[in-house]
Amino acid sequence: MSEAILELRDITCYLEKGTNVFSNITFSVNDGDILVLQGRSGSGKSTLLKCIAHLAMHTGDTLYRGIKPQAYGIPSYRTKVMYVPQRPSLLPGSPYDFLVSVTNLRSHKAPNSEGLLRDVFKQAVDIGEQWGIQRELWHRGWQNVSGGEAQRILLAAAMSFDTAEILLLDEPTSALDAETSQLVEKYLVERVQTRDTNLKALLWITHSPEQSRRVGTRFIHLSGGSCYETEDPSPSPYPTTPVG
Ligand SMILES: Nc1ncnc2c1ncn2[C@@H]1O[C@H](COP(=O)(O)OP(=O)(O)OP(=O)(O)O)[C@@H](O)[C@H]1O
Repeated sequence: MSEAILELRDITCYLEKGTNVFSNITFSVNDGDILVLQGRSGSGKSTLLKCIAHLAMHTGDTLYRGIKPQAYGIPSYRTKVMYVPQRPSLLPGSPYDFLVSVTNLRSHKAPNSEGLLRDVFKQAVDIGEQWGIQRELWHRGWQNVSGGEAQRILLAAAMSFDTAEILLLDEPTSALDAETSQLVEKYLVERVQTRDTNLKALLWITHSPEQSRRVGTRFIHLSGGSCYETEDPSPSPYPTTPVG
C-alpha cells in the first residue's frame, strides 16, 4: 500500500450552531492518488477543501506526514497542502503581483529572492503558455482577465512554486472549454505520475463524470453529510459504502 501523505480524522464542519455541513469525514490521501471528490451541489465539497487548508472552522484532525498543521506551522503547511480556489475573486493587483507576494513570503526577502522570483515567473509563464496564457496576461489586473484565464493562471502559479505535495483543486477546469480543460488535466496528471516535481497527489473536485473517469485513481462522494469511497467514477447521490 502506498504511503499516506495526508490523513483526515473525523473532520466535522458546523456553519451555524446546530447545523453541520458534514461530520466525521475520515480518509487518507496517499502518494500517487488522484482522488476525485464528488457530490451534489451544496454537499460540502468546497467546504471540505477549505477545512483541509485550515481556511474554515472545523473539529477533528488533519495530519500531514503524521504531523498536525499547527505543529508544522499553518503558513508552511499551506505551501505543502495547497488550496487552489475556483476563482481568485479577492486577490489585489495582477497575477505577477501575486507571484511576487508569495515568493517574498517563501524567501523571507532573503538576498536571493530576486533569483527565486525570476525562476518562479519563468516557470509560471512556461506552464501558462502551454495552456494558451500569453505572457502579458501576468501583468494585467485580475479583474481584467476572464474566468477561464484566471483559472489557468492560478493553476500555473501553484505549479510554478513547486512547493506543494498535494494540491486541493476546487473545480479547476470549470470555466474552460473541453479542449483546454483536457490540456490542463493531462498536465496535472502527468506531473503526479512522472514524479519530476514535488507534487505527489491531487484532491480534485469535479461535477463531470467524464473528467472523473479520465483523471481519477480513487473516488470519494460526499452525500448527506458523510463521505463514501466507491470504485465508480460517476457521481451517485446514494452511494452505499461509507469510508472511515
Ligand atoms: N460561509 C458560509 N455560511 C453559511 N453557509 C455556508 C457558508 N459556506 C458554505 N455554506 C453552505 O454550506 C453548504 C456547502 O457548501 P459548499 O460550497 O461546500 O458546497 P459544494 O458541494 O462545494 O457546492 P457546489 O458543487 O455547488 O460548488 C452549502 O449549503 C452552502 O450554502
